[in-house]
Amino acid sequence: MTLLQAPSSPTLTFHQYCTSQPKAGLYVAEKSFLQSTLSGSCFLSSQRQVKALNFSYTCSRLSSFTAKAASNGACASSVSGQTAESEVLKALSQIIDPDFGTDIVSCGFVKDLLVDENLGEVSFQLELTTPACPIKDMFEQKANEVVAELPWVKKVNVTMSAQPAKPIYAGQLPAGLQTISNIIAVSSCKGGVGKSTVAVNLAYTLADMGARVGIFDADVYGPSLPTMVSPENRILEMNAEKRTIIPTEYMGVKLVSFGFAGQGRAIMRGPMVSGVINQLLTTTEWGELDYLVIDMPPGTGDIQLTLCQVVPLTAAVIVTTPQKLAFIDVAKGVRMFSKLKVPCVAVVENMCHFDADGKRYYPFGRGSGSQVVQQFGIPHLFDLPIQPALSASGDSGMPEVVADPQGEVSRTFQELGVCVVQQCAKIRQQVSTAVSYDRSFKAIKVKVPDSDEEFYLHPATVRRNDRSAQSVDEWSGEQKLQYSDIPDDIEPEEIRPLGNYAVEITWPDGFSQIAPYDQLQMMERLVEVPQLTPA
Ligand SMILES: Nc1ncnc2c1ncn2[C@@H]1O[C@H](COP(=O)(O)OP(=O)(O)OP(=O)(O)O)[C@@H](O)[C@H]1O
Repeated sequence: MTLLQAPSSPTLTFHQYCTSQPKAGLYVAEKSFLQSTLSGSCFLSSQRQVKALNFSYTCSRLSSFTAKAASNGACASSVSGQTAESEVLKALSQIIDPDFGTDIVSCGFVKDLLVDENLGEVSFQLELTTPACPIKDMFEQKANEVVAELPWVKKVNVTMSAQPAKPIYAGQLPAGLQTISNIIAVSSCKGGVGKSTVAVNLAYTLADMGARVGIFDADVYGPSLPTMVSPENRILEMNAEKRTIIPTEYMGVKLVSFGFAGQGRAIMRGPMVSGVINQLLTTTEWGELDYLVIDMPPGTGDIQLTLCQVVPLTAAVIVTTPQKLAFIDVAKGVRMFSKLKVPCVAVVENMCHFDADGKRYYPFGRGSGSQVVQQFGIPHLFDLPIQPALSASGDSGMPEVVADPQGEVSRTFQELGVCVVQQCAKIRQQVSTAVSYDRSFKAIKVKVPDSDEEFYLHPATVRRNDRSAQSVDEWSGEQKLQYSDIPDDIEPEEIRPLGNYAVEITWPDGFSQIAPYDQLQMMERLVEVPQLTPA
């Protein structure tokens, strides 16, 4: 691929670039100071950087900046000004989110901060990324504690909340999917390995953790959901006016399955199946959901591929059994998700053992799950035993995690639920911060998900390297967009993630550019970006 460059193409150092931009250097200094305030350990190197860039400012200015910027959206209105608010934010910044490795103030969790210094009252909201956050009680307790420790504070009011359900991805999503935060595919390549059992029990576990959850049974040939749950209403209703499907519900979880369409099993060809699945999924009025669990049809054929392309999947969970043959199938599934840039966050090895006569037996052998984890770098492996109760509860229409919430199987699902919640939060965080526009530097910052690589690009370079049909002739490959068509000082209006592989950048001329990470990685970079190295 040839990239469009400036005619003389001088390599611009980051320092040259910054100093050519108004206020760029000041930002570096302020940012460094902010980090030093929050983490302490960066202080010395930040000082050095401040000196090197030869800017001057006062600490009081910086501390007010810190309070404002660090709150990242916290709307503070104090009786006596900034100091009390900054103290509260500084206290709260001691609490680190273990998943993001960042403090809760920088994560933007602190909202609606109100300080009444005269009464010694502080109130704020902690808006977490998911209502199912496994450590929300710890956050609440710690937030109360650290603020109450401030000498002038007499009363702390913390309200816990979660971000509204919203997909991270841009693009033309069908209406029904626009209020769903995370979509999880539960997949296996062979039938009968327990994929539906895992999907249903995972969904009810997430609901038990406080999330709003839906299950979509995408298996048109052999829908299992109607057997595994017992909703009162076993037929999906239609909203004739809007031509949408209303999901049925069982114990607070929304459900859609071809098995509730009153048609029995389907006898259809592949393309028809894909059409039916897509219609069912995208025309359903899911409402606000934190997690939609999709029980995928087994295999990695066209039906599965089409489904993965229509739905912006956040993550996948692979279900397998311990046999060696199963490993080969699972590998196919992992490769499919990898091609589609959907991260596989966990492997569930089902039916791996049973206990009898005080001994543990492994009837199907051992190790195919751990082989998947090692070979494909999937971080989490969960073992599910053969348990007659799991099968019985599935057949009776009540998921095992509901029937026996304290049992061994439920404990494994709780661990899987925590893993899914944490990994989805991480993926959302990585994807939403992967490409951003730094107004002070006037540079596009790229931090490729799942890599340590971080670099800056000149906005005009990004725009000039658009590879869409509008900029490059599809047939001849000839460049239609000329270098001079794009002003040097162009700035992006909005950058939004598009799947796990690209971002959509909106420019002031109304052009919407799809920029895959692979393409951004090949563009000419702004070099000599100042690095913060711990002292
Ligand atoms: N760990 C387990 N212990 C005992 N029975 C299990 C276990 N896991 C699943 N089963 C049972 O095995 C059968 C198949 O499970 P399930 O329907 O979940 O598999 P599947 O992979 O979704 O199959 P399909 O592809 O046909 O939909 C069910 O009767 C289920 O109750």
